[in-house]
Amino acid sequence: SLPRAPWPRLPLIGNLFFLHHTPTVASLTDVLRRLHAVHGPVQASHLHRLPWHRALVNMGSTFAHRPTSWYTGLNSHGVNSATYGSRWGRLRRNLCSHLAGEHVAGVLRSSSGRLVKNLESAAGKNGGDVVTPSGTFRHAVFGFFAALCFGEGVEEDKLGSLRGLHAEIISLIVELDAFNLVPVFVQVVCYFPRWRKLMRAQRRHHVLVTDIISARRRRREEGVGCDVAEPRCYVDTLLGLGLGEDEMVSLCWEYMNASVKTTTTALEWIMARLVLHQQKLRDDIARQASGDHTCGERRRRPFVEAVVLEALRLHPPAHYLLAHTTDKDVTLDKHVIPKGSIVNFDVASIGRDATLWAEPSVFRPDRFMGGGEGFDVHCTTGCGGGGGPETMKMIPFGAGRRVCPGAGSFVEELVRRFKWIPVDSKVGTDVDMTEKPGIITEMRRWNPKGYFGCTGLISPGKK
Ligand code: HEM
Repeated sequence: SLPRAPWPRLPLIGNLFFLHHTPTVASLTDVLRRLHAVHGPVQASHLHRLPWHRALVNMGSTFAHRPTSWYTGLNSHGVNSATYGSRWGRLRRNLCSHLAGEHVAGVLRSSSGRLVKNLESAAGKNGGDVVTPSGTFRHAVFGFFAALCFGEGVEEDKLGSLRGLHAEIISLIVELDAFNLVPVFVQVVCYFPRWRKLMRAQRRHHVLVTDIISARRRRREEGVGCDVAEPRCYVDTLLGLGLGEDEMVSLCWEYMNASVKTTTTALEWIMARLVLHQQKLRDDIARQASGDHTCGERRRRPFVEAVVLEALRLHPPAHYLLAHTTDKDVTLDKHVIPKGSIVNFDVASIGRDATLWAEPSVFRPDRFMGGGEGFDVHCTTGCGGGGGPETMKMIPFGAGRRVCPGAGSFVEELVRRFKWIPVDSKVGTDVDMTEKPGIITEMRRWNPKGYFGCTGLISPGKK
């Protein structure tokens, strides 16, 4: 009763290996899409089993487990790798309450202030008003999450080193991603030098982060600011939980790793799409500001929110969730999923499903406005839009027990507050919206040039 699987399946090697010339995690996306076209939406292979997305909610606790891996590196003590149980619950509640704290808006304000200044100075250096914002923009997102994680006031050089180490470790992990698809002896022989490099980079990361945590601990002990009474940054909340050093470093790694690339990628897709809808956006912001935001009985959804949702539907940064597993054999529709199978969900295909969305490949924010098939759809449950309580229409952040704790608020908040409104007709010329597959699916090239206003509405024709 297993779903159909591609042939052949060899012990140790599996079968996905044969479906692509370079077996990397990035190439899995292509492979799985081809399998989807041939075998339908539920597929079994030696490596992956893809059951209906309904499993995430209706059988939430059964599918909330994570598979164990022989090597988890810096993720070993994170929320995402924690076994579904009391430790996971405690860490997740701590993260959620930190992210829901009022201080987040304050940090966002100061980060956006810095971003505006940096953009202005970049424009000044250019001798004109045209800014290529991608570098400044990535720097701002990293700075924002670093301030939330470690508190404001960490020295710039330490943050610079941390950013460099994150980039180095991630690129080594991506280079090593074939680890998942080849037998252990091949991994050891072929990848040993890179493996050693990774170990060294992780050690440097450990030293740097423990140094930042120690400074924060001393601050707390000395009672500087009001941090003892009211924890402000993530590290403060972790210090309050009495965790060990390795656990704290791992949780900080997870925080920065889970937030920066996903948010930056989502924002790049949003900004690239947003430029095409500038006039409507300006009109809508003006209407909202003048208080004319009612549509019948309901409050009208701001157009900027519709742009964000449409970008997340069509361009979810993660095309698959993190791997899930089950704690018992389960029957899902006509299929039996054996206990311990690795289960994943094809996020991108759900958002592009032609049975749920009219012309799914067209970017049309209006579908999230009144009367559209996406009206009322919520991006953390995937439901709404007249699809019935069990129809998930998009799950860019996952759904159910393991739904992303950083979902929703950040992207929407960042877009709302930054009000990045390019007002130059050249914007878009340096943007290539084909996808660059990977663990996070980025745009092939995001390098728009134009005027970017970050504070409030920019009227047409004005910088
Ligand atoms: C646009 C931004 C983001 C996107 C698209 C995104 C997407 C996702 C997805 C798809 C998952 C997997 C859910 C599953 O396996 O079922 C996830 C999990 C997770 N995300 Fe995010 N995420 C974003 C931002 C953030 C931020 C800002 C944070 C925290 C600061 C965060 C922390 C986490 C954590 C800790 C998990 C694991 C949750 C668990 O296992 O219980 N994410 N995210």
